[in-house]
Amino acid sequence: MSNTLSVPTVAAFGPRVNLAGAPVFIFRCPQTRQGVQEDMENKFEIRNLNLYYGSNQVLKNINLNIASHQVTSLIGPSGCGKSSLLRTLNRMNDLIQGAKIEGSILLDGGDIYSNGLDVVELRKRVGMVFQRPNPFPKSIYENVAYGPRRHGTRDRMVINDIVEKSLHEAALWDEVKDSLHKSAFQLSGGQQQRLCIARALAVEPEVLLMDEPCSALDPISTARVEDLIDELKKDYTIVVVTHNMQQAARISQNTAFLLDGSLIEFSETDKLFTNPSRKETEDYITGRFG
Ligand SMILES: Nc1ncnc2c1ncn2[C@@H]1O[C@H](COP(=O)(O)OP(=O)(O)OP(=O)(O)O)[C@@H](O)[C@H]1O
Repeated sequence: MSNTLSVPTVAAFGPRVNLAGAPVFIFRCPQTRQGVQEDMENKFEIRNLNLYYGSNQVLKNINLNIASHQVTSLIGPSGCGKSSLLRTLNRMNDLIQGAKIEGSILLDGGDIYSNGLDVVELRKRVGMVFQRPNPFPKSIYENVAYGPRRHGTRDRMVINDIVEKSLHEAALWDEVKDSLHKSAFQLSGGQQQRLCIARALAVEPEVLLMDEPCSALDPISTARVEDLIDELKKDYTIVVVTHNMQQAARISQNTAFLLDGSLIEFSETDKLFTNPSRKETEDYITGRFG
């Protein structure tokens, strides 16, 4: 245990790090290992989760709660299993040959790995935004309309409303409202990423998984997406993989630190960055490795 890391390290993150407003959570059991938080409404409850790709175990006995309507960051060095953990939350790992899972993941109390679960319905509830903006080779309008149509919405007026609402939510409407039928590829990288967020929101998910959503963006676009994430947490539960610790500190209320497939520490972001419980966390956030 070490609690020597405090204000100087946070100050080193630069002026945009503002931890003053971070909420203080109640820990009914402060000594709980891996920081399983009590007294909060959990969207996901991950229990004894192991993940294997063939014979390679990439997640090791993960226990973690993801709080509703908050942003949870997953951090850790390259290859520690952040993206794999994120993908278990909407069963994207099912698409990887040889992937095998043990343990359980409850979404609002129901096990998403139970037999007979409708994976298409799960992915509607738990949407995903990827590292690089990946709009379809279609118009801006058609990109957003695609999901609702796929899920059976046919009424043109209803789709128009969904497109407008989703683009508003993704803070893109004002920039594209006069060019909805232009190709999505005519947008900047940052606009394309917000379009991908609008596309994910169009099917009215409850959770947004974001795998390094800003890593391909310039600083201004990054700031816009970060502001958007903060806005979206009112209506959605958000889980973000990021390599950028300053970003985790700026946007998330809770942070999980993974190392070599194990969850080393999970707590409110403020605590993890100012007073980590584990030596490995301190070493990582102070740049001693990773
Ligand atoms: N499709 C796959 N098939 C086999 N092994 C994989 C696959 N994807 C990832 N892995 C392995 O799983 C481990 C965890 O990878 P993962 O991408 O989850 O880590 P990460 O922390 O997100 O890394 P990074 O920060 O570099 O993206 C690594 O050893 C990786 O090589």
